[in-house]
Amino acid sequence: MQIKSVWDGNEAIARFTPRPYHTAVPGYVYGGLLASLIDCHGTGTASAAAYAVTGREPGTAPYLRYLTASLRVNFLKPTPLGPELVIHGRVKEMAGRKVVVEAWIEVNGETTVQGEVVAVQAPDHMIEALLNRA
Ligand SMILES: CCCCCCCCCCCCCC(=O)SCCNC(=O)CCNC(=O)[C@H](O)C(C)(C)COP(=O)(O)OP(=O)(O)OC[C@H]1O[C@@H](n2cnc3c(N)ncnc32)[C@H](O)[C@@H]1OP(=O)(O)O
Repeated sequence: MQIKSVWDGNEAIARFTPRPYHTAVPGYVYGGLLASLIDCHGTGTASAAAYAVTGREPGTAPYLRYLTASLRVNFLKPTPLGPELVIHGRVKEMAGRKVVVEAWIEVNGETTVQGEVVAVQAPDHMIEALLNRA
């Protein structure tokens, strides 16, 4: 998705403006894209929170990256295509290798999508694969 999740010490925020090819019903954003935004931002939030609790600078080695174990998405209202989407992520629970993140999407100040991501710390061989990707 190429989104940038920014951690403010309490929650993470990302912004994304869907393109016309992200349409399902004309005028509205495709739900699969919205689920992907919750997924990507949820795992990014887990990573940022893990760096924060260990007092480390985000993105530094040894890398703290997360895989999606579970993804739940509720589409509360249709999401209009055109305006920028603001994706929020907040840690609900953190224990061992697992982080549960609640995430939601706002458009024009209204929440249209709400979700939850169970993220589990990625094993070393997958972190290597991420680092070595072209
Ligand atoms: C600085 C910021 C940078 C950000 C960069 C971002 C990079 C982007 C990276 C791109 C990423 C983008 C995202 C993608 O696209 S990731 C791609 C899609 N995801 C996958 O392919 C994951 C496939 N699954 C697995 O590899 C394993 O099953 C995992 C690793 C997930 C867990 O198997 P593992 O054997 O290793 O762990 P464990 O069994 O010891 O469990 C550990 C804990 O987790 C809990 N649990 C497990 N499964 C579930 C479940 N389904 N629901 C609820 N909870 C679950 C479990 O109860 C336990 O909790 P607790 O009992 O201890 O409380």
